[in-house]
Amino acid sequence: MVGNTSSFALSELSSDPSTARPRQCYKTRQCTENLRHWLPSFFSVMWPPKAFCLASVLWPAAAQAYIWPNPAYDTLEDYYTVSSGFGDSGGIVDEVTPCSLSPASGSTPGRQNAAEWLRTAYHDMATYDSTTGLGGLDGSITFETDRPENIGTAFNTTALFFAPLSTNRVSFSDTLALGVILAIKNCAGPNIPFRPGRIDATEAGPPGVPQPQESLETHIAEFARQGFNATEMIALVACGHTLGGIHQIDFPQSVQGAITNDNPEGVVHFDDTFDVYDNHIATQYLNNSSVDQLIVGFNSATNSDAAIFASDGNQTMREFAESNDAFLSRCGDLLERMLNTVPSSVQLGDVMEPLPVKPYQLSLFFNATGGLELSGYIRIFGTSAEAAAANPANMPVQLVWTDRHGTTSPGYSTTGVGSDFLEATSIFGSVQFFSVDAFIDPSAGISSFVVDWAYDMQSALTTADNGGGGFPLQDVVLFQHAGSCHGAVNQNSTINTVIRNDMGAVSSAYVDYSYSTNQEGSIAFKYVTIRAELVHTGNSPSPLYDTYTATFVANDGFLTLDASIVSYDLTAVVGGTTYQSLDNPQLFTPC
Ligand code: HEM
Repeated sequence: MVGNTSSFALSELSSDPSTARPRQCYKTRQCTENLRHWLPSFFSVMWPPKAFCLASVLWPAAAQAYIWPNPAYDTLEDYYTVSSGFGDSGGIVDEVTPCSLSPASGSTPGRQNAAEWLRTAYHDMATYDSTTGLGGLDGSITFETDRPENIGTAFNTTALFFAPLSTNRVSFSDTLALGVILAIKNCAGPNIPFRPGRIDATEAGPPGVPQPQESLETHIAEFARQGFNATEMIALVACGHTLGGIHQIDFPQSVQGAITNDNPEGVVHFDDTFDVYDNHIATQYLNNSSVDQLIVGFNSATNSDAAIFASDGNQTMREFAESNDAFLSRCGDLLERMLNTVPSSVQLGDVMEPLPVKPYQLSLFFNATGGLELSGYIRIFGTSAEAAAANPANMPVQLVWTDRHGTTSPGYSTTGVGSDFLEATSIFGSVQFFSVDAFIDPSAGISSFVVDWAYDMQSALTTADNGGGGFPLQDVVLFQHAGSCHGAVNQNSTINTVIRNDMGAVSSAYVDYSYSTNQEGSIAFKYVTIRAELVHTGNSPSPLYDTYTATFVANDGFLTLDASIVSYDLTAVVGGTTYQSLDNPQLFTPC
């Protein structure tokens, strides 16, 4: 499923002009300037984006531990960590479970999502030019699907699955790389580290994907351009052609007689375990039982796997056939390089790991009866035997928060032990979600919290403090579901907020509204952000807050009520300090 993926980012900002964004940066292929020197101030500047450049996203790097919140990182980390059940906001693993699953929930016989994603990632990367540093895994494939080198529906199907997982902050190419990593792991393949930070192209790149009818010399030259030597070429082709197969409907020059009623696209798999990421592509090649139509096909002119695999006297294939572990290890390394082949000006973040304790969909708002409510979930993830054995009904999980005056609440438990947990799974370990539904005294407010938790009632509580400073929450500018609604194309949308009135004058308040729209020449979306002023409209449920409302029309492209592709960032300058509430929940309420 594609659902509401946003976690809440509630951040206090300074208004120091020295941290102002260097220059407007639009999301173009050229827009790859290195902004990392500026990035640490992401949450402490105001900037006037009409379209965001994804280079502006702050990716945790080794020197800077992850600090919640980080909207782009949080969304990808959700996709990465939660594989099914509650909080499975990406639905990626479901789409490749079992590994043989075909598109449209298994209703397209002979096709295989996992194989199509891997092939798509390779074709996206394959136009990389290592001499210029241009191209690589940058989503340009979404502009290139009508090329002869990109035959078949796999690319469109893949793009249509991943495009809705991208956001104004998360690139299509990051979701594709992440999807390939999860798919390969789920098909019994190697663990491939995921590093976020890819930036999407806004136009097609040059052609250059290898094709079966080309000569060995051409293939060697193409892989060299991509940054892989002749031996690595042999290995990488085997690492790709262990999943899936070739379809007669798309490659009749290589496959004959395979189309039947049960096999309408005429797939012939590359090996006998097309749905297991293993070394059978090598063992079958060497023991002459291969059915790979690029090895034993009737048309010797397109038997490219045969030419490639034999090009080092079968040495690489022998190594693969001798040891599945060696195959997995080598493929893990090569596929990691393939997925991390990005334009030279793109700098990827550090390897992502599931976060042990993480807030999910946390929001602070005035409810229908006027109470200031903190609502959402705390996610606990672990890889230990203790984590696997834990019964969430017996796990104490408590929030202890600090109010706006620095006073700590006395061991205030907000998660209901024994009832308020939600089932979820992860292919990396064990994961549980616990509901938060707490009331905050508006006059005391809230500035941060820590989570005290344990795997059972008997154990001492562990404190998760988000790198030392606690999980920050600002209570100054708050999104209000009540009174907010989502307009259709050319109709008004309304965003309702409350802003504290005891902290000085509100000199500026606005909403940045991001939505997806068609992108000329591509089957993926682009994101547009428009800004609307938040206007003071009166009192709120609390004497400490006033209501501010923005009403606007978004008429560029298509708007949709699909919750996954719009988001709202709120900004208010109050008493000279800038406060933001980022990535607010998408609105299901139509106007
Ligand atoms: C000289 C290099 C290569 C050539 C000529 C080549 C050619 C092909 C062809 C003709 C197909 C059949 C597509 C279809 O019928 O749907 C195919 C499938 C596939 N290729 Fe390659 N390929 C090459 C390298 C690679 C590499 C390096 C990878 C990934 C690392 C890869 C991954 C795949 C996968 C996973 C499939 C199966 C797709 C499916 O079942 O839908 N290929 N390849």
